[in-house]
Amino acid sequence: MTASLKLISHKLCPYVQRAVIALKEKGVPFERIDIDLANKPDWFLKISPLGKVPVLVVTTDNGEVALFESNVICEYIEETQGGAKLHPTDALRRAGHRAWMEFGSAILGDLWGLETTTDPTIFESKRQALAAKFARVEVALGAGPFFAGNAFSLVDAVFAPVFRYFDLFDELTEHGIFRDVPKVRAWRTELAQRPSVRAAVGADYQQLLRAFLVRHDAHLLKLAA
Ligand SMILES: N[C@@H](CCC(=O)N[C@@H](CS)C(=O)NCC(=O)O)C(=O)O
Repeated sequence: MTASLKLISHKLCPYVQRAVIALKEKGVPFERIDIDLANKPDWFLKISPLGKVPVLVVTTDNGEVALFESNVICEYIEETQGGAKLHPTDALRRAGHRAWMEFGSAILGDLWGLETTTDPTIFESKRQALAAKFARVEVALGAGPFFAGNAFSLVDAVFAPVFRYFDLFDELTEHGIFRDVPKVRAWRTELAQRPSVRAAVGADYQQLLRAFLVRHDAHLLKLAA
């Protein structure tokens, strides 16, 4: 059965990017539809139970199914599409990869908590919590260049957008999250060069993200001063 894929997206969303990276790694054609999250269209609210992107709309001979939750979408892509394998074949290793995919989402949660904190003491404790999470990633990493050695996997697809988000965030706040984690730094550098990772955002990404952070998190600039 042939399926056509439509990814409902937002230009800055790191959860969307992991799905885009998985699709591009597999060379799967898909349509990307960006929406305005500040003004969600009715058709989107009907198919997204939490009102969040990404949603992958899969159209087959049997009709349309809307999948939500980025990691579930990545798993579906891995299970149904040809191209490079993005999970280990061994069940135990695969379960480990899924756990680190969840960890990547937890890091994003901490990052956003940090952004919305105006109190310097809370900011510092959240900064430390994030640094501690990356210290755990450091221990989990092998010799590289990817999470699982030479094979790019869904864990890489999840972490690449996390790192990308830090590019500008670091630049704005200089909170030194990556100072003591050399393997994480090397991984971050490697992922940034990956064609699928580069292609997951538009040319206006940096500019849009900068405008977003300055608009929503102007206090960070003061905290970092
Ligand atoms: N657990 C979800 C998180 C997705 C998520 O938080 N998306 C954000 C954009 S990056 C969103 O759609 N926010 C809109 C809202 O919450 O109203 C996933 O992994 O897909």
